[in-house]
Amino acid sequence: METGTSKAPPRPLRVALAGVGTVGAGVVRLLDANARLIEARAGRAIRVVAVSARDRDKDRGVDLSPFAWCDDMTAMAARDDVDAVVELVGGADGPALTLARNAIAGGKALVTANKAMIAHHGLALGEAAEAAGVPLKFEAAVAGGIPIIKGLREGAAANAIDRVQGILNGTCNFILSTMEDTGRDFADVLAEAQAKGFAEADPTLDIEGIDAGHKLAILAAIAFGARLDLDHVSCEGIARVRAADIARARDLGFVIRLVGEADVEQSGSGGAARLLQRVRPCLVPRDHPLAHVDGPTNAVVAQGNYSGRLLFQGAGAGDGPTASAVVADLIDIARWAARNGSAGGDAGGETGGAFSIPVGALVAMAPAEPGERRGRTYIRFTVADRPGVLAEITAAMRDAEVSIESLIQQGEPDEAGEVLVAMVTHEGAERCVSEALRLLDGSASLTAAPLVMPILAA
Ligand SMILES: NC(=O)C1=CN([C@@H]2O[C@H](COP(=O)(O)OP(=O)(O)OC[C@H]3O[C@@H](n4cnc5c(N)ncnc54)[C@H](O)[C@@H]3O)[C@@H](O)[C@H]2O)C=CC1
Ligand SMILES: N[C@@H](CC=O)C(=O)O
Ligand code: NA
Repeated sequence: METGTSKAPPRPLRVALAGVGTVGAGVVRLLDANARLIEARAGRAIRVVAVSARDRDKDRGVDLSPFAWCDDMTAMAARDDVDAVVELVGGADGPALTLARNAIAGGKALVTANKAMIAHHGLALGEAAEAAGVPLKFEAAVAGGIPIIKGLREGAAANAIDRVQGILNGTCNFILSTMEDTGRDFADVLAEAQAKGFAEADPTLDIEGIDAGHKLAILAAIAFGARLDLDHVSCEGIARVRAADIARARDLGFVIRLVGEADVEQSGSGGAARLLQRVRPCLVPRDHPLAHVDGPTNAVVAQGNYSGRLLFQGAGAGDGPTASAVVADLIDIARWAARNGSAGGDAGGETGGAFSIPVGALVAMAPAEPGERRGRTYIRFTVADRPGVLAEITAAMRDAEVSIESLIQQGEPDEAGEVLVAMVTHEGAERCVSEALRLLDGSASLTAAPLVMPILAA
């Protein structure tokens, strides 16, 4: 039926994009390629109006000419024709943080993929966003393209969750699974991960487990309603994992994966909740859901008290998947802005703020002590090729009450005259393994610190 009046289309959500590297260029491509479906789903078009990066003339494979170029990204965020700022620069502090603070203070919605910044400053930024009444969103910061933040804060919102476990770094997973499949060298596979855009600008953040630690801390805050506590995330990376460990694990029926685990334990009846957060290379049994996660794929297992076990899996790094998460956040902001009539209003009211609940309601949890936790452990010793070494190791195990399930010595010493000895323990308390290693500390028989990897329960 003709009414004679035609409604003007809603104003587009106008976006300022800071950082046009792997992810930023992916966002430009995705907004262009899927413009029509995004507009239909968001209820309005989403348009980049201004961009900022370090090098204006660099060829990024995307056409930036339709957008205003701004040398100063913080000034860009303050433009009157910008509703939402997307921060894809990276770095916990520096220009990314200055931009984020100023954008929020200036009443702009903020989307970021920057897990380092959120892990370090997420509480302060979340409080600032609540005070300013603007959305702060960071789906891309945890497990790239997997909608894990949405999944936990919306899909699993009715559940108490007391444990999350996952593969949270695409670069490390790519390295470990490629080394396992092809026998290629660590440095060579890392270089490929960098070339594919998976790695951080400083790849030591990936291989030392720090990037996975950032993501785990954010995940724990979302899943458990805990105050972000990066200081108590213990991180161990994959740099010390050798091809020989991968081969030995395979012979024993395991794969090696960098796994982040966080859980909440209640100390006593009605006692305070304690939070354990750690990232470590682990031996994963072949029938565990994380064992078949290969390449830059990430996966998160969350245990809800009504949903049961939830498994989220998908691409954890790379331009397309990460852009998908960034643009999903922008679509949420466009929908929210439509409900609120602008990019202002009660940003947290409907969705619980950046962390599911207001920052002030997050619970400060003391770190849990893992010593009494029980499990099986893989320990790889690098030893001098001389008599008595195995006796010394097994004596330390006996004295620390560690029960040995198997002990495998590599056949021949390597060029450096070193021999690898791989041990698997029976299930026992973690403190016993720590005590055995303390007894061996400084031993002349060991040529390097032992590599300790827990064996995940199936
Ligand atoms: N690459 C990936 O797969 C993923 C990356 N992320 C995060 O997304 C963010 C961006 O990552 P990438 O796109 O991979 O990084 P990138 O290094 O490819 O791009 C960074 C961009 O920021 C610009 N930039 C950096 N420092 C700057 C400065 N001081 N002033 C002005 N511009 C500056 C660079 O010119 C470049 O355009 C980071 O926080 C990263 O941790 C998150 C998930 C996945
Ligand atoms: N460097 C990160 C990128 C995504 O967060 C990774 O490898 O996972
Ligand atoms: Na995600």
